[in-house]
Amino acid sequence: MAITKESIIKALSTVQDPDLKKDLVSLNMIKDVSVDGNAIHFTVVLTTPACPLKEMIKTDCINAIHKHVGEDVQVFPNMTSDVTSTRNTAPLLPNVKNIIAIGSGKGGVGKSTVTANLAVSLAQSGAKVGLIDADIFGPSIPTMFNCEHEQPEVKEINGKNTIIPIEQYGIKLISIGFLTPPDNAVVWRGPMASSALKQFISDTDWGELDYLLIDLPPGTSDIHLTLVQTIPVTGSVIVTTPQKVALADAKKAIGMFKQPQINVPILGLVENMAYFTPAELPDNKYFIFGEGGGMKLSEQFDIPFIGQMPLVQSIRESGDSGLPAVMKDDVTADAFKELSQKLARQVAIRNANLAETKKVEMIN
Ligand SMILES: Nc1ncnc2c1ncn2[C@@H]1O[C@H](COP(=O)(O)OP(=O)(O)OP(=O)(O)O)[C@@H](O)[C@H]1O
Repeated sequence: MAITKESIIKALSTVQDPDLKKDLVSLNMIKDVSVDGNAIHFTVVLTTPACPLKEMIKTDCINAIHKHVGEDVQVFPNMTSDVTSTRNTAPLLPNVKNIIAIGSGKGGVGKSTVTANLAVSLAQSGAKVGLIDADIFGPSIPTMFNCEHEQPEVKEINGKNTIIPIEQYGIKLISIGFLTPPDNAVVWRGPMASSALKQFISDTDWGELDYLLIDLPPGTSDIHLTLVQTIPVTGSVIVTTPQKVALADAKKAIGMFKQPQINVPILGLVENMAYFTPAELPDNKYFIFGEGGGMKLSEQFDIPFIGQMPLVQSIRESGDSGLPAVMKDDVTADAFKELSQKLARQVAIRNANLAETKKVEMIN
């Protein structure tokens, strides 16, 4: 009996996306079905190129076709992606699909390190990524990307002076560090810092992006309020160490995003410097800053626990040398890659279940 497109679609409608809990056909993830004799071709459009379930979904599709269409057919799924978005009402950055703010509470917990590695890892997966260093008083992104001496061009686009972001490792970057001499401290009042962030959002040529990451300053400040009042933020990520003082500050950051007037979904919690493993004793874990605090916090606030990064000398060295750890070929790189996949997955789940975040109108 001839194989029909209908029989293929029917077979694929038995395959579920485990995160979105619906079948691939209802989710509109199946395209370009074709049959050529005994060979079946179709495209599966995933919600992110960093999809950790890619291989599993591919195998499920092949098995479903063999089960429902025929055991002897050849199946050629073409796995692609189109990052989802809920952003459709904002006049600013219409071509940026997701805006993700990374905050911490306490300083020095590794928020910029995590952000830099997430950005590189998402870009390595094939996503279009931008990064705003919103830590106006302590920018570290230029160092972490080895481009401290770069200066962004300003071009007139549609009659408006527009900043052209610096591109490094495939990521578009902007930081106050590109606009001030490296050794000069930025001594500004809050409104000037807020105005710089607004320019980074609205006067910068971001083009088309799947993910725009925002590395926030520590704490809960003017900058945080400016961000949520300037643009609807898709979601946030909280970075903490397991230390008591860091967890206490992380709680405040969580409280800020959860405030009813702000209401930015929290996509995940990352526990950084979770434990130390010496190179000469790879099976030993020393919980220098305490154990289990990140997991407990995520359970307490019902936030997905998306990663536990060890304290590793090479992560610090990578940050200082401007080559993010995820660009190396080792277990630390794998851990950051897994973290980025978990984040991308949470963005897709959030987009499937929640409406666009509302821009905050006014908080005094
Ligand atoms: N997992 C890790 N292992 C080893 N060193 C790390 C790790 N994470 C971060 N570091 C190092 O800790 C220091 C602080 O990290 P980072 O600048 O990313 O923190 P931060 O939270 O962004 O700080 P702040 O917001 O106060 O500027 C850096 O020297 C960085 O290289």
